[in-house]
Amino acid sequence: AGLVAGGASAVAADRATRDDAGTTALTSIGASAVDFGGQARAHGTPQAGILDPHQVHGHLIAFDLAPRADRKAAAALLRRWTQAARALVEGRPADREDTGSALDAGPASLTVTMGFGRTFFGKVGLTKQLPQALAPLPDFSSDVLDKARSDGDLWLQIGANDGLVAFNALRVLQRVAGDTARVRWQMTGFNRTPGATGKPRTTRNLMGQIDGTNNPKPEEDDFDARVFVPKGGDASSPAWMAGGSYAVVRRIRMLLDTWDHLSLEQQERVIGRRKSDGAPLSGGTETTPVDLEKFTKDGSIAIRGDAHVRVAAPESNQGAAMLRRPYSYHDGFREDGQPDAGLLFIAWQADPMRGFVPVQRKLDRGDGLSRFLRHEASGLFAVPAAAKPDEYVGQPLLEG
Ligand SMILES: C=CC1=C(C)c2cc3[nH]c(cc4nc(cc5[nH]c(cc1n2)c(C)c5CCC(=O)O)C(CCC(=O)O)=C4C)c(C)c3C=C
Ligand SMILES: [Fe+2]
Repeated sequence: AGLVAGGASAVAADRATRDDAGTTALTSIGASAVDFGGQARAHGTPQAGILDPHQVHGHLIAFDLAPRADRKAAAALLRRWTQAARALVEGRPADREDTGSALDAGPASLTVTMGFGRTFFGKVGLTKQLPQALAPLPDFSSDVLDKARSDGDLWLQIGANDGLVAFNALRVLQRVAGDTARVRWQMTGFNRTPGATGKPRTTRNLMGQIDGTNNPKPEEDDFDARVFVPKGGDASSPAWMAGGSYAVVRRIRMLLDTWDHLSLEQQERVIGRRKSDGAPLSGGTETTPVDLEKFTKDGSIAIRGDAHVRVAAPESNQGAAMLRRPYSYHDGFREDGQPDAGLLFIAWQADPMRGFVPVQRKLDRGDGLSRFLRHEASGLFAVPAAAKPDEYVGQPLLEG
């Protein structure tokens, strides 16, 4: 009986939100739009998709330029991508060939973020503009990288709070690449749906941990210097990258069969935080600063020497920090029965040598979590500032 009553009231509630024409107002999830022109910061205006809240659905896609594609063809492609993205993020079809999987939907917080890989510059005769910060990432001892799913000349990050909107953007942008660029690899990820938890909280990853707590915060004094290239560029970045950022992308598989065998206490010691609420093992709540010097009553160190938060912390890495904005992924099960699942780790920083690289070097040597991870693919992309209203993304590079 309860079910019948619940069903009837749900139908009544649904009717109540419809107007006379039978249309239903979009929820705030569908109606929310993110400005393609980005939001101005101290160092410039970064592209959307870096500072915005995680979306539920994410696609990462890398392209290689076709053999005969030159600088002019690359510029035309960036112009087409920018034009299409501008329509899509406003909830409009990109062009007459838009298949239409996003018809009826609002913008759903769609973002499209565009970047350049190291190999792009030589192919279009722009080696003088190659940032030093795009130097290849070093090899790490725990890497088992699949080259075919790593790197790429061009990279797009697509995020949206609706799966059909996200797919439509992916398809449109792949289609309009035309003969200029071919897909090198593509990965799909997800995050928690807004409203799925009783109160908003930091998302969890597929190991069950609250992940993202100790990210640099936009209101902190050193945030812009850590994440964005300063006005005019710097020693590792030319001026065309001013206001931009570097994305390190790592496909990191989690060895969940092994992980799930650990007790809750063992899992918490590996990270250094409680699983239930993300509070540090040194005490307090999720947002309490981690106390790396704290000892417990029995005289043991509260956060172990190889705990992930200790090894990754800026205090352990001469201040090195990055903004992490990942997606979880699951691509079915492998032949050995293990889930092909983990984290599409995306880290944003002003210079990978002051962000990802020193931290990953340290994690590679001494992180208790690394026993449960496999880094399977890797990429590094220069992501310039947002396009001005009458320009396309990357115009200062391609026409500078
Ligand atoms: C090289 C950088 C990092 C990689 C690779 C990485 C992988 C990775 N991390 C988790 C889970 C958590 N990480 C947490 C914190 C954290 N991680 C990094 C860096 C890398 N992580 C940093 C810099 C920090 C912050 C450290 C600090 O200052 O306290 C946490 C704790 C919660 C939080 O602060 O986000 C978790 C949980 C996984 C599962 C993973 C690979 C799959
Ligand atoms: Fe981490």
